[in-house]
Amino acid sequence: MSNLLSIQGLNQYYGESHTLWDVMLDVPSGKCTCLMGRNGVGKTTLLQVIMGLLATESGAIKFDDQEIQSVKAEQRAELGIGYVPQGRQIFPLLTVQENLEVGLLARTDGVKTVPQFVYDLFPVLKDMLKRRGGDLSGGQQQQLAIARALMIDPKMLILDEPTEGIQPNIVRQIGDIITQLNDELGLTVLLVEQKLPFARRVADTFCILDRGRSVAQGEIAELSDELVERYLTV
Ligand SMILES: Nc1ncnc2c1ncn2[C@@H]1O[C@H](COP(=O)(O)OP(=O)(O)OP(=O)(O)O)[C@@H](O)[C@H]1O
Repeated sequence: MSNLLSIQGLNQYYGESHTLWDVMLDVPSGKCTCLMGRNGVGKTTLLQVIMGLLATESGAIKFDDQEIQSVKAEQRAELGIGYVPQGRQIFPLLTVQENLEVGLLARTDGVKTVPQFVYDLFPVLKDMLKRRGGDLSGGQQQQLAIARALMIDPKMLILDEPTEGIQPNIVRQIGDIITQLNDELGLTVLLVEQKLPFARRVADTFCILDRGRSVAQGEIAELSDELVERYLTV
């Protein structure tokens, strides 16, 4: 199976602090991969490295058969990487429609209207186009953040803790949306997720980080109780 994203020997520092150590990560095409690990092990840092938002000391990052370490952050969206950052970071004072239009700005093909499939996936957004982002519930804001990331019609969608701070009944809905994007639209997904049942439900493969190192990787069915106990239980 081919990997849409493949990372080898990645080292990253915050100043003097060595945070990612020889990290490797494979994200198979068309699959959903869950990046796991306890708080502070470097998950968000790794996602930001993939998005070109942090410099690295060494390592290779290949996306869609292209080495992208030298590609600037602004251009990584153009390669086809959509990103939903931790905390969602929608614009609270802009309307839902304006938030979506900000996502469209990253397109290079001149498309200026929100694609219909986005409203099919997120009917709630269609009913709220004139509302301010900040007035939406947490679950609705998460849907808006995902919808905004889809505006560039990405090959891969990266989500940093999409269920954080979201009501339990909406968490399932977010999971269904991710599965739908993955299964029906063929989008490759990389997500950081701390909730184990959620990860088991939506992911096909996993990668565990521990203190900045990739320590285990495989099919989600191979995520054993022993691995959970050793690397994920707090
Ligand atoms: N801007 C920064 N400057 C210096 N150190 C940082 C910075 N951001 C994160 N760190 C440190 O790097 C390490 C990894 O942090 P990171 O946020 O990537 O972990 P994480 O696994 O995503 O954690 P969480 O689950 O809490 O989001 C932590 O020790 C953190 O304190």
